[in-house]
Amino acid sequence: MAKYVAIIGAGISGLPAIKQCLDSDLIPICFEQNSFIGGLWRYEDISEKNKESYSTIYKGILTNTSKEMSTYSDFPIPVDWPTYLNYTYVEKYIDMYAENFNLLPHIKFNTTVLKVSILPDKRWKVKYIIKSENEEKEEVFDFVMVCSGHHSKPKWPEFKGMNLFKGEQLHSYKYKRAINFENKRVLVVGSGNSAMDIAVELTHVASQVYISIHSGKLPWIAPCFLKGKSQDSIIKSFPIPSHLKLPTDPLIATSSTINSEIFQCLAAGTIIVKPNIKELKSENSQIEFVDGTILENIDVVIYSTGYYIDYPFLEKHIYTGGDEIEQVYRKDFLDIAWLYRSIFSPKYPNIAFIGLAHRAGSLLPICEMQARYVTSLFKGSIKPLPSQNEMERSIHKYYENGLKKYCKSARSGIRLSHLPYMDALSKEVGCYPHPYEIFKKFGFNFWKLFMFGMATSIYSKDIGFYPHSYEIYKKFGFNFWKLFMFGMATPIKVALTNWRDSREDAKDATYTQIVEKDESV
Ligand SMILES: Cc1cc2nc3c(=O)[nH]c(=O)nc-3n(C[C@H](O)[C@H](O)[C@H](O)COP(=O)(O)OP(=O)(O)OC[C@H]3O[C@@H](n4cnc5c(N)ncnc54)[C@H](O)[C@@H]3O)c2cc1C
Repeated sequence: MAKYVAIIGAGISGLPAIKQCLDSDLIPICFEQNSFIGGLWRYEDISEKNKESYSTIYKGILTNTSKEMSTYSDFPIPVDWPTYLNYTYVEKYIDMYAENFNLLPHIKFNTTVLKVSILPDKRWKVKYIIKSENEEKEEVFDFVMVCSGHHSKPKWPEFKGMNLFKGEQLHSYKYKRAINFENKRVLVVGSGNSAMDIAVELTHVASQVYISIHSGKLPWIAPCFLKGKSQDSIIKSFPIPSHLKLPTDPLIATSSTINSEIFQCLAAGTIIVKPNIKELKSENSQIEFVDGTILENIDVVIYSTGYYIDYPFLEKHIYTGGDEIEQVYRKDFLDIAWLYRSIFSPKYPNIAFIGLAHRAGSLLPICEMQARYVTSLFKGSIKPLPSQNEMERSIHKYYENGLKKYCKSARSGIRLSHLPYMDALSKEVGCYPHPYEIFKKFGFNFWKLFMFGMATSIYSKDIGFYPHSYEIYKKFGFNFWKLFMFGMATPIKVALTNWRDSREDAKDATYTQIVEKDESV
């Protein structure tokens, strides 16, 4: 009997969800509140039109993950596009993907999901409203895939005097263009990618830019390219070995921020780093910091302080595990998602969350692999999920490991190590590519590319040349290990990782080869 899947959202997680449902003979119905696909990547200049918008990106945004590492496995991003894409390219890629797989007919646009509730027979009732009709409707589904993103409810910090401050205060989701801040003295609060991007952009027009960082020190910052290779093909490929306990915040334990230009700005003093804010004052638009220093005449404060995980259409316990669990972990983790493999609520295995990840690596291939895993499970074509108890044990373990591995500022309860995670899911799905099979099917040249090229989703797997910290220790001893783990990403490391520039290589990895490859193993 046909099985129906409700998909909520048509962004970069909802679109592969539709595609994978179709591939698995499930019937997807996607609800999208906007009149377009692409979610937050569809840029809208709300500052110009003075209206609300779903889009949280800014005009100058570039992806912080390279195109090679950001592609869906079955539809490579065109080789002649730049390595890091601005939103126009991302929009175009999303449109091309949807058109290529004919996904649009499966989307109900301008339709907002209001409530998703479980029925006694374990199916889901989806209550929704179509904007033009103003009348609530309901439909029942066998499965739900929640693809509504987690960047729509801004997190504001709480500082003394925020209500008294005379300057402008905004959250970064409202930031659209630097030009609106010409000749202003601006303080950006935060140390993630958006904070750094915005601060750098502002230096071109603002009279002075400051950046306030909670810990008082800069996070690890990686330039876009290292030795001619995109940084995410090198740095982001480091899974954190589970035996490793890290006392502070070395590169691999935190999310590094990607920005090439910030070094220049710091060197030139066009961006000045300040510690956490102590108080905002009305007098002279002053801001006092925890180290006792004071800035005067600050015109604008931009809070680039993240977002809450929020699914207003769902009961919260479904994705947080309920109050008891929250109490255990809330003190240590900034976000809580009580989900097996960051996807399944142990109590409700027929609802899946796609894209709920603070990832080291691009979210696009992660969403695609999650969708493949979920639809294979829904279809019943792979080994079923473990018992509720086992799933809960696994989530506890994930949090306990997280406590050991990540420094406080990076303790996100939805953090994933990109490649190990992709490996685990691809093994479940049955698309984990074995080198010998690759060699047999495609010959030596493709095998070499597969083995020594980038670990893009096109290959699905980094298969054994990854430099494991323990192996490095065994082979080269403590001093080199220390340098390897905590030193710069020097050419030595790069050589060890054996990565090659994918630009030329990627041309060989044609669409057909990729599809065939997945089916062959
Ligand atoms: C500034 C910024 C930069 C980023 N840069 C990168 C990057 O370079 N690389 C990367 O991999 N990731 C990046 N990310 C992470 C980002 O979350 C993902 O790239 C991606 O946009 C998430 O896709 P999504 O489909 O899960 O969510 P979204 O893009 O948020 O899409 C969700 C969709 O669901 C719809 N929706 C929501 N609620 C409802 C409802 N109740 N009913 C119907 N429809 C609903 C929305 O309208 C939207 O279309 C960035 C995030 C931000 C904020």
